[in-house]
Amino acid sequence: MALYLGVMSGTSLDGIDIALIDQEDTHTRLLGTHYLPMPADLRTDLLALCSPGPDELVRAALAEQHWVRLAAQGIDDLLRQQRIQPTQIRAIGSHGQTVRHHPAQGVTIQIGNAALLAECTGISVVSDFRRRDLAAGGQGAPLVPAFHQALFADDNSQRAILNIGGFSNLTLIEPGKQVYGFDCGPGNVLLDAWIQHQQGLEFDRGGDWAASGQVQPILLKTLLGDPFFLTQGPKSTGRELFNMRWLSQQLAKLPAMMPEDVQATLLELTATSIFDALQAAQDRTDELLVCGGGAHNRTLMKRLAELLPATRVASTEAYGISPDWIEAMAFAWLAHCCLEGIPANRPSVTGARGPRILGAIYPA
Ligand SMILES: Nc1ncnc2c1ncn2[C@@H]1O[C@H](COP(=O)(O)OP(=O)(O)OP(=O)(O)O)[C@@H](O)[C@H]1O
Ligand SMILES: CC(=O)N[C@H]1[C@@H]2OC[C@@H](O2)[C@@H](O)[C@@H]1O[C@H](C)C(=O)O
Repeated sequence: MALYLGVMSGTSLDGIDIALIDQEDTHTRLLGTHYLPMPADLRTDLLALCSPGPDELVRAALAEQHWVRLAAQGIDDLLRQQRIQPTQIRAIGSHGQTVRHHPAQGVTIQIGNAALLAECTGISVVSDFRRRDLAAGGQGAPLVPAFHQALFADDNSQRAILNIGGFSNLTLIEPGKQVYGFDCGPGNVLLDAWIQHQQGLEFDRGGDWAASGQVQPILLKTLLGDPFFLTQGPKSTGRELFNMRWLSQQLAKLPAMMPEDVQATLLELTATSIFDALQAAQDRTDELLVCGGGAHNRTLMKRLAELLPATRVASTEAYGISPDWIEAMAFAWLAHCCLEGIPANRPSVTGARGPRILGAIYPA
């Protein structure tokens, strides 16, 4: 029995996910989970750090302290609930919070003060997972495809695993072939931004607001005209590209539209960009396994199923793993790979020069 914790704070900034796993050889078992909603003041501070501003270094250092104290409290709560001592945990894999991602410039920044997390928890921490891949010429993202493959590879089926978080990324797993994957565009980030801007709501539950509007083909065509969608992988993206400013610029090119029609079109953008990327990457998809918060968006799931009539489209829940915990589990697994000296990037995915052991270790 080897216990690890994974801590994931994704691009949606909705909260921190913590997963407790038992890694036995190549088998990963989820033992417990804990979710910490992001406090509004921390969310504001982290979001502000995602674009240029004054005194960024000190603001980042202060924000990451706040983030670590919250994560450490969550870890303590989870371990108490599971009646497990910190000394029983081999390591925490902590993704931290991405505040910038410019792979073409060799820059990706995840804040999350691993030294302080080790100090607060008394547990070894592995963090800084992306920069070694970037140093080797890769995108530094997505990293989860190797874990998707470990969880879901099937000898008899051509599968694709789709994460719909703030951004969406695909992993293609075909029997006898190298795993392939890439970011395919905005997942929930624009849907969240638009409903926040229009209605002050955090997200469009079930995609109900989007379902009340009409897709506007001219807007969809304009949005899909962004060069990101036309580029083949390896590729990764983030808030640097797809954000409220980008959306406002696209909307400004066109006549005014009803807000619900914009939301409907943004949902169609998410679905279509995934569909197009999947069609280009896989000749046949038997099963599409969906994870991330977008798996709860009924309207989006229905649309994906309509676009892919020959594919079984289902949440990973149907395969025994809740869609909400796969990324946190992945970072626990990545900590295991680091400690065991197992390369965890996939050059076929990130474009790195070769396999690399990912992460930096902060001993307990
Ligand atoms: N019931 C629901 N209906 C519609 N959307 C939902 C629902 N539940 C969650 N979401 C969406 O999922 C998002 C959170 O997804 P998730 O936690 O996978 O993102 P993340 O981990 O921050 O992203 P990333 O994978 O990009 O790092 C929310 O912001 C929301 O848009
Ligand atoms: C730089 C960064 O944080 N990228 C995230 C983001 O969220 C989804 C997508 O964009 C993916 O590329 C990645 O996260 C997951 C965990 C990954 O690395 O696989």
